[in-house]
Amino acid sequence: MIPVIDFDHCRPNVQVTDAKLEETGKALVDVLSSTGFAYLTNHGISKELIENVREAADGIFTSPSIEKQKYARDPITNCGYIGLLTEKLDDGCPYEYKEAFHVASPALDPSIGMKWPHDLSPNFAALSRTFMEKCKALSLRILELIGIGLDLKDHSVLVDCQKLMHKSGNMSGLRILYYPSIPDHSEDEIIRLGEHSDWGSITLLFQDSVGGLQVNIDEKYVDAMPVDGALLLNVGDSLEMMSGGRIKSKKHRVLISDDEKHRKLVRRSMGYFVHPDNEVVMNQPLLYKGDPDVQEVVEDPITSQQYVIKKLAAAHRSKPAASY
Ligand SMILES: O=C(O)CCC(=O)C(=O)O
Ligand SMILES: [Fe+2]
Repeated sequence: MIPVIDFDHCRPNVQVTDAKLEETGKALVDVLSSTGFAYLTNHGISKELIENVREAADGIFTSPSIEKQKYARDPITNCGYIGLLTEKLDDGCPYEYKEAFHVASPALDPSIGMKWPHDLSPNFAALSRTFMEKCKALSLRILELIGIGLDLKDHSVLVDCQKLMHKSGNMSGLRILYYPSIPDHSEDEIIRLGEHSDWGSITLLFQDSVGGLQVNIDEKYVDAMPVDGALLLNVGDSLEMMSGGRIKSKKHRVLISDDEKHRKLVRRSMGYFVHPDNEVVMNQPLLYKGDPDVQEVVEDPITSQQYVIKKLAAAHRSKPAASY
């Protein structure tokens, strides 16, 4: 149901022919404008690095709660630890049984930085930096290909909207999710992650082998099981808006199965969330200025930063906080 795209000849830093770029760009756009999700194989980020980041993050999550709270998420930078039951992506569900650790772009900007949990996991900072650099390069290549696939006059326009990734002025980042095993006799309504669509332009998702993710395609939820060696790429709200609705941001969620054995498994996933620079106005289909086929410019322009701040405030049931 979710198509697979082979990225072998399009990896960053690889010489690619124009014909291959065109072919893969068109394939990507075809998929992302219907299902909104695609598995990418041969993406060039090694299994070993992915596993090392995951294990380093486990070092944080398996530490005592009081230790983790020393690194509680800073609402201004959006970096740090998010404890069990403190965040909900779907306001309609009573609990989302998960913890998370977020490294947003300001963490990598030397002028701001973040409090890294070196004492809980000594290798986490270096590994996550390396991983984020790889994810950034791959994301920019994907955005370039989407520009080609959409047949934009200027193929690099999407890439240009994300010039400040890993600097203050952009909210892209790595979010590591840790879903603990489900306690016995837990309430029925408990789920791992509520229904939502992602907020940015694209997301690269690296799941472990446990499963549970479901994607809403044509009004029906389908399983998005992990595929060995593949990452899951999906479109977020910003890119849907910027493309005037041509590429789709689809809802998804993570459920808990009824199977006792499965409920006892810890699940981990890592998402690299790409956002346009803070000042980019998203709800004008800026990629298509002047194209009569594209829906009207929306009233009340909203910038990437305003959108993220609003969503974060809702997820944390807090007042909107300024951000870098
Ligand atoms: O845990 C997963 O597989 C999905 C995570 C996700 O959708 C998100 O964090 O936005
Ligand atoms: Fe998501």
